[in-house]
Amino acid sequence: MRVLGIEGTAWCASAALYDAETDSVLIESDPYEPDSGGIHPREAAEHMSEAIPEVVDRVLTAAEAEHGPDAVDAVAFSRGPGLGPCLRIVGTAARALAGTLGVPLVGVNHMVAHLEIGRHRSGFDNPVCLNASGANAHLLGYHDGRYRVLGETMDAGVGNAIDKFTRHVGWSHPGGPKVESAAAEFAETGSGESGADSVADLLDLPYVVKGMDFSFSGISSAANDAADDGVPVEEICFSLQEHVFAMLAEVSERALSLTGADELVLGGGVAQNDRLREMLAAMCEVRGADFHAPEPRFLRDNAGMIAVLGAKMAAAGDTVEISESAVDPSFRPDQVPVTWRSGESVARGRAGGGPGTAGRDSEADRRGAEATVTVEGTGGDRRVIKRREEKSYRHPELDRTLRRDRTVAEARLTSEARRAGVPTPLVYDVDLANTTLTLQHVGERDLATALDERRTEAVGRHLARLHDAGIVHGDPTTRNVRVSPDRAAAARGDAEGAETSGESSAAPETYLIDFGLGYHTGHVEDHAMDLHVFEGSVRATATDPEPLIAALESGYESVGDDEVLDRLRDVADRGRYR
Ligand SMILES: C[C@@H](O)[C@H](NC(=O)OP(=O)(O)OC[C@H]1O[C@@H](n2cnc3c(N)ncnc32)[C@H](O)[C@@H]1O)C(=O)O
Ligand SMILES: Nc1ncnc2c1ncn2[C@@H]1O[C@H](COP(=O)(O)OP(=O)(O)OP(=O)(O)O)[C@@H](O)[C@H]1O
Ligand SMILES: [Fe+2]
Repeated sequence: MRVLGIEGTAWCASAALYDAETDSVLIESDPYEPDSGGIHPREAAEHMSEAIPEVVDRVLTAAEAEHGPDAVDAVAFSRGPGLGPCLRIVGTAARALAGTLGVPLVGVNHMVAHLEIGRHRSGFDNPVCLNASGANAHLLGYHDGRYRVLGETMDAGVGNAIDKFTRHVGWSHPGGPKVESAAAEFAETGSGESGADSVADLLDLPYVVKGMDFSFSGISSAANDAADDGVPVEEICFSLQEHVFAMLAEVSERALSLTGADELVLGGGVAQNDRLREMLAAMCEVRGADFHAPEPRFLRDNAGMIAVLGAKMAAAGDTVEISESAVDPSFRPDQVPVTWRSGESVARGRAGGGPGTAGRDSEADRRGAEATVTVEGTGGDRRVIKRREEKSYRHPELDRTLRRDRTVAEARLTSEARRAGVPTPLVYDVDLANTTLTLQHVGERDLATALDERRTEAVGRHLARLHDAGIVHGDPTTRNVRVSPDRAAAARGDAEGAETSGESSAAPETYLIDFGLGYHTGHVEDHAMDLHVFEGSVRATATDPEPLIAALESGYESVGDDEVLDRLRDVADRGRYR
């Protein structure tokens, strides 16, 4: 099969021919380069209306010269997300071409194409995908017929966050490559010390990770302020990259840890950055995961990725009638039914006690995303030694600060939460020099391996109590809740657990752990975000998440503030794919 793909969501007018038999891709692109500032939607659309017919014509001419008049079996186009005026031009061109050639039309989600091209080129079976593009930044994992959003930016896309700074200092669009070369220059020369091992100095910029979600708005503003204060621009570029890419590497590691996946693919325009690729490769190497980033021509916006996914969709019969083929500027990747692949969830055997959970849940040493955990002692005296490991991928200064601050936060908040009536482990010892905590061993397994409604309801109550005390957890996932087998309830054959029926006679059975990302706040938004993070981790792993989430919310409602649940809907509905 041969598919002609058309891309034009924002800046890159592109057409491509993918030949599935030979696995070859011909790409013809014509970028829009704004004279000043960022991308102007009207100018971009004008560019598309001129450039799309030209690139399509070049590809079609080459295809017909080689394969004759029946060279193309289907036409695929980017249906969204992107700028409406640009998308409409692409849609119109694709419909007209499919009609003229008398072949089916395939509507492709641009973000899923950024993911699938990496899966295709790497040959990986079931990777987690980090899309690092201009307008977006998110982690995707396949689960139950969809690509689920495991984590995403809470505000700007990663490229836009970088470009916002370069616009501020008067550099032309796109800023990403210029930041990369300025940062590389500073990395060579910017150390206060000399010597082969010296590392360039780092500015202190905001680093915001909440579970697998993250935010760039603070860091863009702080970088702009630093420039206004006269900090050399190369130095800001270096620190900006070190912070932003460390955040992306950290959330990617969390996603690998949560799902148990051992493959990561990278996509999107920012993925052309060597420093980002280096960090992700280093992170994966330490974890024993495989990492792949396709060649640059498949990373920046391009029609090759649209044609490749288009061919997979067409082969699965996933074509679209012209009357149904309207574009969608806010098309989310998790709206796409994944018709072209089958198989296992990315969270293989990690949820609901499926295969593989028994081994994982044995009480041997284990490595979370941040720390290694060793269990010492036996029976009721078991202790957990939790050491936050050095992360070789990130700048040593940032690494030290994060590990130290999180160890302090975890020790404090674990105890404060306990005093607020939330079951947490006792903290026996804090060794800051080694960023190590000694904690009471609690529960028998992670909630991820024993998800049920009664337990998510308990998590709802615990989070409400925590929030009421002015604390957020910061990373409430199904791996950061420990649970005990509910023997009392099983014996009674009764749905109510020991926790609610007999607090005094039975130990609580649902504990919150891992408060390293927690902090004090009374803001409704922060509280809602905590619930959002937990719901995301349930959705990423559970086969039937809705009843579990309903139970969480009803648990929360029984103790906490209704306003938080209202805000949660806003957080969930906020469309970030524009
Ligand atoms: C919806 C669609 O239109 C949008 N496309 C898009 O953002 O173009 P893409 O080619 O994936 O990414 C462009 C971004 O990638 C950044 N970029 C390019 N080369 C870079 C580099 N070497 N280092 C850092 N950023 C880089 C640019 O600064 C720009 O912000 C998207 O995928 O979100
Ligand atoms: N106090 C404890 N009692 C029993 N088990 C624990 C305790 N603390 C940690 N564990 C086990 O170790 C695992 C990793 O611990 P933790 O979540 O604190 O580390 P982490 O590296 O921060 O993990 P992540 O960032 O992936 O959530 C937990 O999922 C849990 O299985
Ligand atoms: Fe893109």
